[in-house]
Amino acid sequence: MMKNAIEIAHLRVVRGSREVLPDLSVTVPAGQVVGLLGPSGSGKSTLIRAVVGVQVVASGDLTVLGEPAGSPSLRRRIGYVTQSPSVYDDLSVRANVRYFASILGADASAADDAIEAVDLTSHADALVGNLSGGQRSRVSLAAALVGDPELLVLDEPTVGLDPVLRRDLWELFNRLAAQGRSLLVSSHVMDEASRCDRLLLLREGRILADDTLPALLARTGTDDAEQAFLALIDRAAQEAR
Ligand SMILES: Nc1ncnc2c1ncn2[C@@H]1O[C@H](COP(=O)(O)OP(=O)(O)OP(=O)(O)O)[C@@H](O)[C@H]1O
Repeated sequence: MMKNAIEIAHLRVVRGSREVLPDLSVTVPAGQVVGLLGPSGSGKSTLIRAVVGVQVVASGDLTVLGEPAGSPSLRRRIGYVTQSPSVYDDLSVRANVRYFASILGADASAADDAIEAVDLTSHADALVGNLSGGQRSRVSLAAALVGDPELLVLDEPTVGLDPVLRRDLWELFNRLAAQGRSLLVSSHVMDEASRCDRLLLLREGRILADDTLPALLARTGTDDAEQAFLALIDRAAQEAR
């Protein structure tokens, strides 16, 4: 297995007139769940878009699964779930996931397995348009899982989900990593940090920390990720003075 799923050096992204990522360098190890945490507008989606190759970048090097980000050969190796569900409202859950399976050359049983993995088997025949927001985002996740990707890139997959479903999804992410897959999962909910093998704390387009949660807590003398994040911001402000 390769050591790093993602390697980024001096990534610069400008959106409109805003320099969203001024100069970002980071490595995401393979086979782990890496949490990309940061407040709204910190650049999480922009970084994720750059990794999956749908963001115009001004400069920098991005290597994903050993290939330049955006390479056509990466399409089948990466499962990407955006913040807004990208499935068809007028099709059932099963028809949606089977459709994505057929595009990826996977069979119907892979679709059923993916639906089971996101705990939607009991809704497999329901039209996606009739599902709740959380259920719809799980259909998108099933569609991303169906091709058995090596890397899953998930933009805020647990937004709007109740605590039980959030826990179940994080257990699924941890299981997928245990099977050797790599996951980059963004969230603005700091308590999801405890579910991640590693954390990237992003603020205003810059990496504030790249560490495990225990190391981060030890380094900042805090009890949870939110406090650690605030301590790091205070420390950076003091250093800037
Ligand atoms: N199309 C765009 N044109 C100009 N600026 C943009 C565009 N899209 C995003 N931005 C800006 O880029 C910055 C980072 O946005 P991004 O969506 O990456 O943040 P985020 O951390 O994912 O936030 P959220 O958690 O709210 O989704 C924000 O300041 C945003 O206003």
